[in-house]
Amino acid sequence: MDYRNKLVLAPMVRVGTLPLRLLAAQYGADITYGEEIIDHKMLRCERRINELIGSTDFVEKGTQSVVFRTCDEEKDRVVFQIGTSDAVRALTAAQLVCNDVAAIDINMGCPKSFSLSGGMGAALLSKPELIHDILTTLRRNLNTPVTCKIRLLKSPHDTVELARQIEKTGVSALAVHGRKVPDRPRDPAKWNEITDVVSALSIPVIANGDVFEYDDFERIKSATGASSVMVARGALWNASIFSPEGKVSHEAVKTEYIRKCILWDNDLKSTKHTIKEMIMHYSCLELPEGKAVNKSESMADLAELYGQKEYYQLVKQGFFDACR
Ligand SMILES: Cc1cc2nc3c(=O)[nH]c(=O)nc-3n(C[C@H](O)[C@H](O)[C@H](O)COP(=O)(O)O)c2cc1C
Repeated sequence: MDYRNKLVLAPMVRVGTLPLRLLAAQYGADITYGEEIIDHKMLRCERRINELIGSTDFVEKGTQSVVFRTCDEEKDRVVFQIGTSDAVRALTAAQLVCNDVAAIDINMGCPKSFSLSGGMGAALLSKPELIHDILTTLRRNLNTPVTCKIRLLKSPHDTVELARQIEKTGVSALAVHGRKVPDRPRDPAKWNEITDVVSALSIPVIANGDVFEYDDFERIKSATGASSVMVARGALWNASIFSPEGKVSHEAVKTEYIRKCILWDNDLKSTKHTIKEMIMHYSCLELPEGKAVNKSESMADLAELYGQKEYYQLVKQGFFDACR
């Protein structure tokens, strides 16, 4: 996969499932990351082809719980992100999915206590030997490109040193979120510290942090020198941020998102969570739309709420081709 000059949908837990990835791609995203999936969870899964809807699913054995769903349409651009603290577990999880995705990424930036206490996410940033072990194990044993995503370290010098060590493992690209571990999302991303990494490496660096408008893609590129840019919240709030023609209305994006959730039988909890995040950014959950989403108990309820009852029925009757 080529990582230069790309617009990238960031990994987002509970949000970055197939419908949002396809939506972002429809509007212009070149590469779309899935939500982080913990290696332990993936190891409990088996691969199943879902003939009915045309997806490839990784389902927790003995259950109907879909942990990761993908489809042929996104095979050349979807990145599977793993949360891990162990090279062998990461490799086993990656081997299960690597023929169905474009690349494997390791999350080295999550600051949540769940990740840190399990030695995953940002906990890896202080363990360069473990980083080396995980990345070289994946690189040696997979034909799929391997990347990772980090946060900034305490000093620019430390970040650059770590980035250089990561580059030596042979990864195809490095995504850098321009915040430090204690920083909160409202703290401004430090684009200048991403610049230091870009200057020090030869592999593509994907710059991430505080891109909210299409014009920000150019701004962060010229500020950092990175040719590829990753966006999380800006895409969650309006996935058409990737469109060079400008954003389409928030209402249109929500409706299109719901249609994709219906078509791909997205998990109801994830659908409700994502649509609530979209609503909360522009409005509030106490207004009628938010209350109705909260109350909805099925995809049929959401379909009705967003004026997609007929579409829902067509999908349920199996007219998938007509609905795509
Ligand atoms: C809802 C949400 C979920 C996230 N989940 C992940 C994740 O699974 N893996 C990861 O590496 N980063 C995750 N992040 C961090 C983003 O990928 C990104 O690095 C961060 O939000 C900064 O980008 P932004 O300023 O464009 O939002 C998440 C962020 C948000 C808002």
